[in-house]
Amino acid sequence: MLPSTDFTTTNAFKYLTDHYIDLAPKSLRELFSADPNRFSKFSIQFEDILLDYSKNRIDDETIALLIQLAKECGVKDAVEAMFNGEKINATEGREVLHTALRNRSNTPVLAGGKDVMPDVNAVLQHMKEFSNAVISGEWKGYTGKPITDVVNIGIGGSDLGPVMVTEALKAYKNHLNLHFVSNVDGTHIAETLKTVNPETTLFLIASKTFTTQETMANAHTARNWFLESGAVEADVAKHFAALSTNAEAVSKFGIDTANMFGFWDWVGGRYSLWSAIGLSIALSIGFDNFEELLGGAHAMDNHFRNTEFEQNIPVILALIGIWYNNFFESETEAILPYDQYMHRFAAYFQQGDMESNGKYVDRNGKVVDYSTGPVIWGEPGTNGQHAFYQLIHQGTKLIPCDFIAPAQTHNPVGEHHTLLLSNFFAQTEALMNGKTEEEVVAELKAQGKTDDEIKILAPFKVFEGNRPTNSILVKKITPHTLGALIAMYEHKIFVQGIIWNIYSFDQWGVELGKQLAGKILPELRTAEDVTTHDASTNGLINQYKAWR
Ligand SMILES: O=P(O)(O)OC[C@H]1O[C@H](O)[C@H](O)[C@@H](O)[C@@H]1O
Repeated sequence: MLPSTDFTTTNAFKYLTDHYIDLAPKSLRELFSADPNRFSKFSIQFEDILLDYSKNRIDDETIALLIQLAKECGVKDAVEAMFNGEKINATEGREVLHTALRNRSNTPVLAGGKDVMPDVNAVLQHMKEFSNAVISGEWKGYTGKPITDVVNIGIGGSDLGPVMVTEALKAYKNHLNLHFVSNVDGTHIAETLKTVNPETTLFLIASKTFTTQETMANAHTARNWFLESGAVEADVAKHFAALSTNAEAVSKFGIDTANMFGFWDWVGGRYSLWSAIGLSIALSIGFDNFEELLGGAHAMDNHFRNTEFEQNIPVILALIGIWYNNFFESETEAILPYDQYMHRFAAYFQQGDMESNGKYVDRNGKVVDYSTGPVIWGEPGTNGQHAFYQLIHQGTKLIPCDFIAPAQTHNPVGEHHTLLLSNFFAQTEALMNGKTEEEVVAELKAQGKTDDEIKILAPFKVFEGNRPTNSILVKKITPHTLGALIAMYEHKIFVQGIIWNIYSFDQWGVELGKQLAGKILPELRTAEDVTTHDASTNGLINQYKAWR
């Protein structure tokens, strides 16, 4: 199974600890002037993706030692274990095979001794036929009209991926209007239902388990709304489809299993956009483009599986993240796409990364004494520049950032894209070089400030710089490239989880809140004061009862 080395006991970790003491005082400015080959050395191009990681606080030795760390931690074997369908999600007793969902080579992938590819292909074929029928208008609603609106009802992994991808690929969108309802807050479904017509709306109930409270509540509300519009039970089949692993619960809900698109327990929720959960994507951009997305991810899978660590984009990204997380003690990472279409990309990887690697117990069941998964956050540039970049530039925290931008835009409006990209290039340069006191003084002098004024103002205008970034420049955000970018981050998260010796594919940490909400719910249904909780929870519940 997976190796379970405590990475802090490896030789590489020991060497990295010493190396950190030498390297940390060096500035990126110094590192660049000491090595004219930094860009060619510390950049990797794969297809239409260029990763420049030269603006990181690393040198040749750092990378060599980090790669040694990956080797000592058995990353290579772990990668094979995942692709070969070993049950690496040990706490749930499951394989981790989202890579099989996009295995365009069609070579057999075994789970429990059985090739999963025939089932994967059968669901893809069903998705193709269904999405083609809905898009072409051949699929009709209960009054004979074609579908105009698709409402995906799901949450977490059954929402974030489809939302992110349909937004990121909006340039490829057809005439169907896509809506996503996730929150159990009635406002979400109510506001959505106000905008759609029951005769022409298709609901996709997206839930791996088909038991998630939020999704079931929204699905029932949608079904009641549909039936109240004059439709009858038999019409549900024309307007409701289910994306799930749980056929029994789907038919109990009243959805014909002919309208069910299945997947399997070896697909983690946050890795499921490649499965039937991606049906809203196929409906939005057409099945051919959905296949292109799968193809891009498959190409990245092959790169990840077959490339030496030195040239392996996900491995390098993972190791750099570990360098900051465990040596520089940085706590967060920002993902900053300079592409408005990618505005949900960071939100998507909040679940992808934090639900995967937010763990304090290692694979031996022991509490770790080192830091694991970072806090992930971010917004598109340039909006972020006018909001939180102040802290990245002049705050007291080290925040490694990934800057992502396409060279070509889908919307060549005037000079907009050139303006956008000038900011993309400027920010990483500014974060690296900063602005010295001498530069500030010279600038203020040139503006005609007096010596006294300069003395007062100068400290506030100095930028320390030395703030690390990755630049990920892509040719264009196409379905293929987006697929590759998503898979790139998935594999980065995987490598980090292996090195931190944690289980990246379970999510027990979300259970306690669900359990307690289940206990509190019946208490909220009565009028009596509660006394069964701590003073704070009792006080809050009782005030809620007084005000509602
Ligand atoms: O797809 P579902 O079974 O409805 O699950 C939806 C989501 O809820 C769970 O609580 C998990 O935290 C997520 O990983 C999952 O994606």
